[in-house]
Amino acid sequence: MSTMSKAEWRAQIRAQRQSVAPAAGPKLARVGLDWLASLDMLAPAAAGMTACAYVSMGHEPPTAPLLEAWTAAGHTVYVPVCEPEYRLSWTLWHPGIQMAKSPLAPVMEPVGPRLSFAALGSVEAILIPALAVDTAGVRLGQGGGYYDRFLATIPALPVAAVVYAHELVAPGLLPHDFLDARVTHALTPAGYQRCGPPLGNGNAQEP
Ligand SMILES: Nc1nc2c(c(=O)[nH]1)N(C=O)[C@@H](CNc1ccc(C(=O)N[C@@H](CCC(=O)O)C(=O)O)cc1)CN2
Ligand SMILES: Nc1ncnc2c1ncn2[C@@H]1O[C@H](COP(=O)(O)OP(=O)(O)OP(=O)(O)O)[C@@H](O)[C@H]1O
Repeated sequence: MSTMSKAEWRAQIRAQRQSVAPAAGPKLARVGLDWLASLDMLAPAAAGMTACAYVSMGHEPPTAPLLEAWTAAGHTVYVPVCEPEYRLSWTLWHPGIQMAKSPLAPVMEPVGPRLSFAALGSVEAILIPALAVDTAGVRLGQGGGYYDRFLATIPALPVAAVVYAHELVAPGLLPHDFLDARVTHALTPAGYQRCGPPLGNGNAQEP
């Protein structure tokens, strides 16, 4: 276990992100396409898949090219909307959709109908933001707990945390507690990899 607190990790990574060159978008898009294809049970896909992702902000690894690549490949993409009490709802994303600033967090959200996760139908993959993730699937987020609450309510699905390559760290380094939901994969501009225990047990908590 780390000697740094979550707050100290967040401060360090946010400071480092100030000087990361923002050219990773196209690489991340390629990795995102490959990851989704690797999950496709019906490959080559006759129809598009349904996936959840998010609109990056500030110095996060840029997801706009990835969102565009997924929709261009025929996939249906939903992104999160911040709701009171750190809950998330979902709304359809497509290129050019009108966006508005969330009243609850420093993120942009599409205007349009808000849907519960259950209303999205069968979602095959979920991409979530992170400041860091370890190879056992422990994720450090921005600190609202939006995604921990959300992941606690859904069935076992492929969930990938998106980070820069140097933010994918060895197991045991990141501080975590029993509420922190595990991710099944890490996605960086350099590639994707499986994290932690086998699928179907992706959010299992430690004894
Ligand atoms: N792009 C994105 N959307 C997201 C999240 C996220 O982390 N990233 N969230 C995840 O829960 C939720 C929004 N919650 C958030 C809570 C706090 C901060 C925050 O404190 N941001 C820093 C800036 C970080 C940066 O520029 O890298 C800040 O404002 O100081 C951001 C989002 C849902 N949507
Ligand atoms: N399933 C849950 N139910 C209730 N509270 C929770 C749950 N998961 C996390 N929390 C609370 O949310 C707060 C933030 O948690 P944490 O620091 O792990 O956020 P994070 O995962 O970094 O943020 P985010 O998911 O928004 O990116 C903490 O007070 C934590 O106890």
